[in-house]
Amino acid sequence: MTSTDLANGTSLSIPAPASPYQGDIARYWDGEARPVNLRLGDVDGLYHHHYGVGDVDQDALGDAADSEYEKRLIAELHRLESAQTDVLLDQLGPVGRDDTVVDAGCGRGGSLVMAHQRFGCRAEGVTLSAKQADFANRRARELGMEEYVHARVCNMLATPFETGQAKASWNNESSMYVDLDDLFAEHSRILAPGGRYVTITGCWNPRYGQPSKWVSQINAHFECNIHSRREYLKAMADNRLVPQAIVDLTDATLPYWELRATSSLVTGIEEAFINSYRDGSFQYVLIAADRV
Ligand SMILES: C[S@@+](CC[C@H](N)C(=O)[O-])C[C@H]1O[C@@H](n2cnc3c(N)ncnc32)[C@H](O)[C@@H]1O
Ligand SMILES: CC(C)=CCC/C(C)=C/COP(=O)(O)OP(=O)(O)O
Ligand SMILES: [Mg+2]
Repeated sequence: MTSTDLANGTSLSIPAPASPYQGDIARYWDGEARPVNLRLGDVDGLYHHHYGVGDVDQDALGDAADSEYEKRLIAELHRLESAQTDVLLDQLGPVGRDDTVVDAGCGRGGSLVMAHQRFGCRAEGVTLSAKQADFANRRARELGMEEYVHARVCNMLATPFETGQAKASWNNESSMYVDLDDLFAEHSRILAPGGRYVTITGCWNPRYGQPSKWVSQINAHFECNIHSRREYLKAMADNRLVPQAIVDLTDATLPYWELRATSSLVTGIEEAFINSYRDGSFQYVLIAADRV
């Protein structure tokens, strides 16, 4: 156990990282404060660490010469990121008020809040970052949702949830930080039989041959390890997760990236996403699977 100081002046005991790599990832997200994430979250208080899907609303963007254009562009990028969460939640199946859902790698908790708003359910998140868990729990308190929405510092490969406790669980752009066999073994354990697992992820395309230079650049940028589409399907099959829907969202996410590349909030990774999606070496996919 180590301790970390929280924004409210208290101190929180957090488990030691399971590996040196997880320690690096915890530090990475503890130190993350990119305007492209905070400025977008400030639009309506939902803070995401994932990308967007859907067509850009050109009418909402309006005239690029207008002094308010950048503000509207930020709102539009944020709308597309929240639309991505809606696409994921659409696949969770019937979730009731008494159910628990689990967000593995919950970031600042935007998806947890949206899940509770949609289903009225309990939404439990895990992240390696104490700063992110603190942020998510503070937002939950501000929204009066603390009874239902909760984030904790915890390795998604070894969670405290009971066997069969979750009606649904997901990874939203967080599965590239872990071994997929270990990950799906844990989801399979915590999901109730008949429960639903969903991931939205970037994966390299086996038809390209090997990870392209753009995929390698994304890995280096985020200190992650992007898996291939084939690895997802194999690891699910090995862990009682039977795919019910596989949706290629690559075309749906490109407008987000093309718009983001024109904004003042660029981070330098836009070209790698755009080029790898265009050359077919990288795909943005949703996979929804039943726990059988
Ligand atoms: C790109 S962010 C995605 C956050 C969130 N799913 C969202 O859509 O906003 C990746 C998240 O995965 C978490 N993560 C990475 N490895 C993890 C692990 N082994 N256990 C728990 N969380 C992990 C990070 O702490 C971070 O919150
Ligand atoms: C699809 C893939 C491969 C995702 C990698 C994981 C990741 C870092 C997602 C976005 O986080 P973020 O919202 O913090 O990133 P950014 O600052 O670029 O918006
Ligand atoms: Mg972002």
